Amino acid sequence: MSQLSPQEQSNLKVAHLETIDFSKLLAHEEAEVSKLMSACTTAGFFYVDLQGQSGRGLLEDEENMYKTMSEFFDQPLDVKMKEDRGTHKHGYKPPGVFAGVKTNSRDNYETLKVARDEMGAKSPLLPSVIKQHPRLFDDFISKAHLVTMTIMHCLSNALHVDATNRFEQHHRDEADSNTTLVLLRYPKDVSSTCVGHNQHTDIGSLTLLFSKQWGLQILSPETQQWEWVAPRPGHAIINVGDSLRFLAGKKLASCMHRVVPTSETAADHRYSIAYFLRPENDIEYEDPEGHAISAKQWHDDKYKTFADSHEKQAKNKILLGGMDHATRVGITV
Ligand SMILES: O=C(O)CCC(=O)C(=O)O
Ligand SMILES: [Fe+2]
Repeated sequence: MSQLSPQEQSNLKVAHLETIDFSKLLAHEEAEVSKLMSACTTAGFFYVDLQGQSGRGLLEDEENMYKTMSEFFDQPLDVKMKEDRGTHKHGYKPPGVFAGVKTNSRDNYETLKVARDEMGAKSPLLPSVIKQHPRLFDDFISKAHLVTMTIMHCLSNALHVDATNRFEQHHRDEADSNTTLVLLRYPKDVSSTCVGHNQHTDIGSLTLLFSKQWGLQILSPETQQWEWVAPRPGHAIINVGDSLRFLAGKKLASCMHRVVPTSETAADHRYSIAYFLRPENDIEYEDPEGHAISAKQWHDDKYKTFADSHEKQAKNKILLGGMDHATRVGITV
């Protein structure tokens, strides 16, 4: 019997992404930093191997997080809706709020968001599931923050960014930011109106993502074809978002991606965990139209676009971080 998954046997390729060893990056090993630069200037999507001493703790937290996620998401909708705070930074979002992956569909994922600042402040507004597992959420956020900030440090070095503009200087602990941990579940009961997660580039600086299940695809910058991102145990997937691409003067690549239904979708919920490292709210960069915009405004504008219809989304360049739509027209699920 074949060991290949249905995705590996499908007519779409599995993406060849670079693998970076987190322990080597933490030790600032030159060859690893070169690999990181190569990944960030091509696809802007790569695996980080966390199986060494310094990453293992995050992998253990990943396992515990899935358990906590099913505990929360298995509750009735009206209970989960009590955690809906009507913001994109905190609390619950039901499926259907944003555009979906298929033309005219809505999204098929629910989320629970935990902002880094509220977690740090032990805010009374935190959802009860988080108050029940404070150690897990605290540890997960600290470890994911260390991984992403280590990458920022290495990228500042590799790009010879001057001291005042180093990427770390735009991600200081004391400043307000929209850095948030987002837990996602794609419910198995698929409808025709709610499908997957629409194509987009990420808003922030870096995204650290875990999922054990297929569904994620990137648009290959080389071939302009959708390719599967294979789940790899022991690894996180990291990608560059709009904010870091803008801060780096577009020297780094931010890749378009989406989540599509698979042959498993009808039988199993799909879980993913995303840590969105975002810059300080007040920093400014140039938007795709060449106007100065704050990181906070870019975040808010882009979330508004996520909720728009596909027709409206096609009328501006926000969804794809200013990159052209032209080559993507006609690519369907
Ligand atoms: O669920 C996933 O695998 C990806 C989610 C994603 O791209 C996002 O939330 O920005
Ligand atoms: Fe994303």
